[in-house]
Amino acid sequence: MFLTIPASRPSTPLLDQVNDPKQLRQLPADQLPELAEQLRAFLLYSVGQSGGHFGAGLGVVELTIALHYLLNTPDDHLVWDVGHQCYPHKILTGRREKMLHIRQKGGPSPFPKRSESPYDDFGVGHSSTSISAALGMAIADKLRGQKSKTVAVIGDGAMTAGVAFEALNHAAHTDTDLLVILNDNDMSISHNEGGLATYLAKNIKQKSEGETTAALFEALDFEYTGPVDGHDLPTLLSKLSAVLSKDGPQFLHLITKKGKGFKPAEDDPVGYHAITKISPIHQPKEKKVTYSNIFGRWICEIAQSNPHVTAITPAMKEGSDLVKFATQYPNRFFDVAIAEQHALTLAAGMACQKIKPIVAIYSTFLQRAYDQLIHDISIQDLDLLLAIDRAGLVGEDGATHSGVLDISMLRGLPKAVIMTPSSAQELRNMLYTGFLYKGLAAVRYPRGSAIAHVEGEMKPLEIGRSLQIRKGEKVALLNFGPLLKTAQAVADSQNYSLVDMRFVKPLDGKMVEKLANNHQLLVTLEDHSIIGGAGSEVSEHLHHIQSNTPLLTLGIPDKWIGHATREEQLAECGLDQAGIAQAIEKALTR
Ligand SMILES: Cc1ncc(C[n+]2csc(CCOP(=O)(O)OP(=O)(O)O)c2C)c(N)n1
Ligand SMILES: CC(=O)[C@@H](O)[C@H](O)COP(=O)(O)O
Ligand SMILES: [Mg+2]
Repeated sequence: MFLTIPASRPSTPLLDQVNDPKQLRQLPADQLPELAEQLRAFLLYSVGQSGGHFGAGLGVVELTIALHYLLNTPDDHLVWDVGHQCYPHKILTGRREKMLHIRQKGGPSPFPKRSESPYDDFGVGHSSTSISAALGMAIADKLRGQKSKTVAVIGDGAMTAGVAFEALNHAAHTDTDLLVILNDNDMSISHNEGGLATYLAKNIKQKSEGETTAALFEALDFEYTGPVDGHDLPTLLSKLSAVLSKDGPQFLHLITKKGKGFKPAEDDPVGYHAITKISPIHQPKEKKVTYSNIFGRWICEIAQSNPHVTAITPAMKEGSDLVKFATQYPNRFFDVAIAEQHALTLAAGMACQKIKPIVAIYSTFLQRAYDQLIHDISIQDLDLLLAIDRAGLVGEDGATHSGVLDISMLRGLPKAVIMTPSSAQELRNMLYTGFLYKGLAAVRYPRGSAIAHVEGEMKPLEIGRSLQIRKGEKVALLNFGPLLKTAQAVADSQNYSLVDMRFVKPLDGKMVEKLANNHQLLVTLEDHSIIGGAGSEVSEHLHHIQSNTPLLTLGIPDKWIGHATREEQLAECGLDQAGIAQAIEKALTR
């Protein structure tokens, strides 16, 4: 039976009795299918109200019920991988009413979060950490003489990352009661890429033909059970109960459907990975051009006249807007699955052979590949372009997904060029500049719509050259990135000078010196941590030239910024017009 997204709250009398897994465990097993139906109906309603991750949660309704029914949570441990499938878990663990405000400031986090509930055993958002974390918990409990069960639930997409296999490799030779559940829905955000996905599909086909090949996981010394239909609750309960009663590392392979129960999501799991609130679904708004769109168009254009350009994405084809490139240039497009480290070293290998790789990567996921940037790319002085998307605060996904450290990561790499576009046009020109540069170049741009959208002929910029926007008095604002419009409003209202610095590295030192000589105060502005960011680069330069002009560095303060809208997050950091003006006032009176 297929459900719809209800605009008003559905009646869920059985679900309403479950305010805690202990109450769930009081229900007779034959009521659980009814509970699953009500949980799915409530989930559709609540995500319709709040927006958020959608298909993954619908696919684990039965699994979530079965796990909390059979485990003694929270004394037993339940670790969700990525955590985007945690909505049913949150509903069953006392947060049902709050779910209408998930991802909103003050509402529940979109991912499991330790400070939010004792049932959220491990904080998450990035993928493929569940087996390591669960193994650590299982080992710790054993050392402390505590008897517990530990379960890691990991998707087939998350399983493609190397760290998941590092953990399996270790776990197999421990005597811990660890259960790894592979939630195999044959999907990542995009279609899952690579040999593991093919292997799993083959495994399922052979099972349906009466054979079972669990060779891979058995070869890794796990006891394997499966594949099992993850939506058939009675079977699921019986198989799960059996594996939980066994000692030592167990592996349970479940087959589920992403978007289960909601036909549009089952038919289009990519489009329904996450959704906006119900009203925008029914009344589509005018689509704004995003920075990602500008990148997606640019890379198609540059590839047309440059046959040695390739595009690499670690499992973020849609988000990075590489769908068109993938269709137009299938031989030059590489979705390497969730494998950020591999993505970077693969690019390094290509660069050795005179291919120009363009790695499109979210700032937050680039964190996974820091040593690759240093050891495989920078030290070997290889020539490639990083298109760093989702740089800065990203809004509703919160701290796990904020990209506020990439400048700090890159700034120490000799010869790296780091660019911070303030508009769509600048993004285009900077991508082109980075493309022409022989070495490691990075362009960092934010989530969301691009300011002043114009597309014309692309022009390379002079490397390290800033752009003076306005000449004023007393204070000079040095902008790095997308906050230019806000900076302009502050500068206009107070008659301050304003420079779009464009390059964090190499810094336009001459401009900094000139501004320092003519102003009482310099103010840097960036959508990045103030520690090690563009402000630090300017500060080091002022120190180097022995300037006494005071510097105020505005950016993300030394704390994690939680989920909220991007505007709310910026305001929380004092990066809105009022916050910036106030901080400058205060600095001037010191
Ligand atoms: C390290 C990392 N890279 C990329 C992502 C973005 N991402 C979130 S969910 C997802 C797909 C995960 O697929 P799977 O584990 O199979 O879960 P499903 O959505 O299919 O349930 C991706 C690529 C991430 N969260 N973490
Ligand atoms: C869970 C996860 O990591 C992704 O689904 C992420 O939420 C996508 O973010 P964007 O919406 O910015 O592409
Ligand atoms: Mg999957």
